[in-house]
Amino acid sequence: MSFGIEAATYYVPSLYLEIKDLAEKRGIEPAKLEKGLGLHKMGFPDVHEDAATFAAEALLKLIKDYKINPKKISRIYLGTESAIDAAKPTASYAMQMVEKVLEAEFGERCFKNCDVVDMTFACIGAVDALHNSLDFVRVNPEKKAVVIASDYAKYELASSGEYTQGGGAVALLVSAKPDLIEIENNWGVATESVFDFFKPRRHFKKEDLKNATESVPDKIEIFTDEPVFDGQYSNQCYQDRIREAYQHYEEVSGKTKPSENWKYLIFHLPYAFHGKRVFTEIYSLENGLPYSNAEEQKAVAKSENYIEFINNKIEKTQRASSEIGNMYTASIFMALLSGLQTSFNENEELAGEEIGFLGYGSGSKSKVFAGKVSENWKNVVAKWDLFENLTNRLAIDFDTYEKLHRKQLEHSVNPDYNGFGLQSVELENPVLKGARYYGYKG
Ligand SMILES: CC(C)(COP(=O)([O-])OP(=O)([O-])OC[C@H]1O[C@@H](n2cnc3c(N)ncnc32)[C@H](O)[C@@H]1OP(=O)([O-])[O-])[C@@H](O)C(=O)NCCC(=O)NCCSC(=O)C[C@@](C)(O)CC(=O)[O-]
Repeated sequence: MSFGIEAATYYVPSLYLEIKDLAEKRGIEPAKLEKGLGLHKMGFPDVHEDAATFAAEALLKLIKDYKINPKKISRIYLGTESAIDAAKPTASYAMQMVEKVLEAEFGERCFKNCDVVDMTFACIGAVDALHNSLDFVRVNPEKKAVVIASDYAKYELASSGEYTQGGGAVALLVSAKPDLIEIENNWGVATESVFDFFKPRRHFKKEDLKNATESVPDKIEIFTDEPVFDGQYSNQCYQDRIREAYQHYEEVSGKTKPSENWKYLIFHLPYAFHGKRVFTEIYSLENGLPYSNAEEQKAVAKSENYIEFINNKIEKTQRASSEIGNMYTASIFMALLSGLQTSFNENEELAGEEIGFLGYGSGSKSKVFAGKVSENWKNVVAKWDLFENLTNRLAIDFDTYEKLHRKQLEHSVNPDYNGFGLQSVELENPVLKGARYYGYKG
């Protein structure tokens, strides 16, 4: 019996900012962002969008496009690091939004017996959800699970992370009928606790707060959606963890030089060119090339053989990232969609090809695993129209972007949007303070 991904889909935020507009306003050479990091556009959520609406959009699209009976979904595991609540899972908001839309066809509470939860480990939370859900269907082959990766990658304005923002969601149907890709049960894992990128409770004193009333305690702790991070250190942690997980994958699978057999290498992409920049180390180790200083590392990156390796195995998987930016947990799955969609558009046959995955989450952990493209893969990909849909987003100017980022806008930039949207947040009723209410415009 084989297990893996039966169907997949995605949702990207409805707005975007041209990266060259950001570069110009911040005094950065556009070529650094476009040619150095591979960035073109940055997906950005409208006022009514957040990680819960992204997840709901992807879940509803998965159910509709692949004609899934929602009552047959045994679990919905959501990987996210942009949770909208520290106790009530974002998955429960997404599930409820979708339930309401499906009510006419499937009756009230179609997810009544569905196991719903969030999983958080920075960008690797959705890989953990997939790993876990594969184990679940292996034990229960008659059941189906949905994995959703949903995030809004937000950094402080004018910080060095600002140009790596983005967002969106990918939803996967996991089952014993892997029409898209069969995932083998060998997992290379590497974990080390580090502070490369994290979202701690930020500490404030009462006197730091404007208009603080009597009832505000002297010291408060709040979560913000902007991380504390050290960019170059995070690159190093990523490189170290994927090397360790890759070596562990070789041990557990008994394979040597697995990347040689992989048609595509699918990375967690914080920005489009990250995978190809960091894989030079593993490539050098595999090919016996010197790699002990910056000069040797540059020589590997610029070598004809490595450039050919990238062009064959990585370039197509980067294309969607260049148009969206970092999607945190969803980035690795969007890289998969990007590679498969490009092959589909170019009439390339992938059935039977092996694909390798290199996931990373700050904090830090990497998982390396592999899968085989199924005979039916084209039927799944035929529903995506990924690159066409990316051209249907609305461009925003820099001023609007800054206002959205600072949460200074009350109304949606696109008031005619279709789909899920935040309608209100309860601010008065003490037993519901902070509750978020969503609606759907069909
Ligand atoms: C991503 C960084 C670190 C980039 O940091 P940076 O300092 O802006 O850029 P850089 O110096 O690392 O790279 C710039 C590249 O552009 C090139 N360049 C320069 N000028 C030009 C030019 N004129 N024409 C052409 N190319 C040019 C330059 O040569 C270089 O390429 P290289 O040669 O090294 O390959 C920063 O934006 C950042 O800190 N971002 C946020 C954190 C991050 O994304 N870290 C990535 C690894 S950690 C991770 O992936 C996890 C994460 C972040 O997703 C979170 C999670 O797990 O939840």
